[in-house]
Amino acid sequence: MTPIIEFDGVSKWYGNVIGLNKLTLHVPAGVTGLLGPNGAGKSTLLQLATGQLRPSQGTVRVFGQDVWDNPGLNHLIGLCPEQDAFYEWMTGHDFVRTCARLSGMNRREATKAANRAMELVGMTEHMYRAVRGYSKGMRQRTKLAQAMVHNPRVLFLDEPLTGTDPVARRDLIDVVRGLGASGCSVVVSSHVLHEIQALTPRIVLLHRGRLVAQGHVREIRDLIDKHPHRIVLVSEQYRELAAKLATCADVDGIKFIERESSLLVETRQPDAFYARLPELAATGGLSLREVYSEDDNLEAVFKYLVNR
Ligand SMILES: Nc1ncnc2c1ncn2[C@@H]1O[C@H](COP(=O)(O)OP(=O)(O)OP(=O)(O)O)[C@@H](O)[C@H]1O
Repeated sequence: MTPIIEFDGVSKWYGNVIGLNKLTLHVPAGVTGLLGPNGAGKSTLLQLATGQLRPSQGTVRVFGQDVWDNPGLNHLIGLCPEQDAFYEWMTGHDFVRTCARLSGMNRREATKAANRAMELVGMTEHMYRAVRGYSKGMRQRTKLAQAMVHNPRVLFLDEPLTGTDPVARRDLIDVVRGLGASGCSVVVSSHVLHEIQALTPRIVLLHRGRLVAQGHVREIRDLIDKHPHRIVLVSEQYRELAAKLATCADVDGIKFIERESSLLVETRQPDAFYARLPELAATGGLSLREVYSEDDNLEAVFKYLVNR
């Protein structure tokens, strides 16, 4: 796929602090999730991609054009920043319409575009109220409306779901997925893995300013398959089970979790291990109450990759 956003050897220093470290990343069309713990460099990346920060080193391009000092790109790009930057006395509609005017629309176009954007994020009912009375969810919805009011082809959303209630969360997820399906390229940052999982399977993992991994969740799973999988076996006879497992070549390690009557088994061949497990238990007359993999969610994938 042709990349829409290209980072090539990009570093960003804030004095002595490094925000991004020699990042090379090519992002294709569709929705991409940018994951990383606090301080990973997500906001730095988004600000570089929208031309708000100048790289200390390397180049950032969108649609093949250098982003820095290129106001011509502004009408193609939208940003929903992490921090609120409202004029609290304005109504949500005024705020979004003003942003549309700043993108070059005339009054009529801007009013129509603001109506449409506020409707899309479910704010029609509240759009003539002052922002100062908005809840966190309403603020996030309004920020998303301002980011997309000028119909950008690339949208950057910095932690758009933070602090939202479940209804706002579901609505915003639907909006983002809809934008991706309609051909807009969307990069969404979050430090909450299940949020990103709900938005897209394509993820980029950042940690301490570096790219840790990228790809489909499945590919990232393949990557971690090179590292031991951690599987928990719950059984009243966990000691007997451990004795049997100790003789298996594909078991790399066993830990007792005494108070839960369970074992934590490490293996590099999880498929073979799972296939053999029922027979192993049956031949010893052992019953297994529960078997689960610690890897079965993105949280574990992330932990593996940042700790390896
Ligand atoms: N304006 C700044 N001045 C100095 N250091 C900064 C500045 N902005 C970011 N940093 C530092 O750069 C690193 C990356 O920060 P950044 O905000 O990009 O990360 P993040 O992944 O968005 O984190 P968070 O989720 O906490 O916003 C951190 O060490 C941060 O302290």
